[in-house]
Amino acid sequence: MLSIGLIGCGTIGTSICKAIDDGTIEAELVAIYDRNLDDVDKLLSTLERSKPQVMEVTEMVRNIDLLVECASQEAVYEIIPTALHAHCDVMIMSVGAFSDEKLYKTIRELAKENKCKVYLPSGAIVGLDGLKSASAEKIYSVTLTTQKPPAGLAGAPYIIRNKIDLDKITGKTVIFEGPASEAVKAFPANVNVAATISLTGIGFEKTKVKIVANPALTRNIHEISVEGAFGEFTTRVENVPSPSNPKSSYLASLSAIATLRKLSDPIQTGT
Ligand SMILES: NC(=O)C1=CN([C@@H]2O[C@H](COP(=O)(O)OP(=O)(O)OC[C@H]3O[C@@H](n4cnc5c(N)ncnc54)[C@H](O)[C@@H]3O)[C@@H](O)[C@H]2O)C=CC1
Ligand SMILES: O=C([O-])CC(=O)C(=O)O
Repeated sequence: MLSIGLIGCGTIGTSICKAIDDGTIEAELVAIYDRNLDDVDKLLSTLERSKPQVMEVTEMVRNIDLLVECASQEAVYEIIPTALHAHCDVMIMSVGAFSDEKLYKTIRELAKENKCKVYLPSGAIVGLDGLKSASAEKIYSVTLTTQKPPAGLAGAPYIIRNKIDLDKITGKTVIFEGPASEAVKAFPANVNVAATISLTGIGFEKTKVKIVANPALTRNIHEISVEGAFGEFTTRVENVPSPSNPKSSYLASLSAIATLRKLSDPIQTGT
């Protein structure tokens, strides 16, 4: 059975661990870690059958087949190279880290050299399958429009830097427009999906991102429009925010769970 280690015991991490614990994912949860020990304890208290050990990444990678990152973009720098050197496959949620081309190239090379896989789930968006198919031919444009309730954008470096008072926003307001390369740095906990789209489609500079704060919303909405030699499509998802972290949509947790379930399934649907 697949042995899993997990870094980041927050919203997504807890959903994944519970899914392993109740048998939804066929795997053994061997180890977990978080820089915040309260989050580790909280997660452990939700598990009924699994008894993962708490260990740091250097020890963890000696005991597992696959490392799951659901922590932060900086954690990708800290842990993924170590896991690949130790021949572990990895699944990454904080995909925005890959706007750093040097990091992306390093991880790609390390994965090749060590014969490892790097899994990047679709996360909170729908339509990655269509974009992947379309990218076998010419793609002309890709645009992501993300709308969140203002509270879902709180704490983003762009909001802090520009002193945007989210409490004062009373109507639908465009907060940011620019390339995905800038969006994932300006909103590292809000539009990792822009990175996944960029890597699948036409890259970080050509992928356009618009971020809208909308106080009328209770859900996180992501719309993707793609034009290419295949024709064009638009997808739209209205995501329920996770109760423990309104920045992250519940679909992101489900997507991580689905990716791990797929690993033990002989039938693989979708492109
Ligand atoms: N790819 C996608 O579609 C999506 C990606 N995300 C990203 O996934 C990641 C996890 O999201 P959530 O579970 O909602 O966040 P969360 O804030 O609920 O939990 C993150 C946990 O990771 C821990 N952590 C952060 N940096 C760490 C480090 N360097 N070392 C050890 N522990 C660390 C924190 O203490 C916290 O317990 C975030 O980076 C988030 O932006 C979130 C939603 C969608
Ligand atoms: O969960 C979402 O709606 C998207 C998100 O936070 C991200 O891509 O980082």
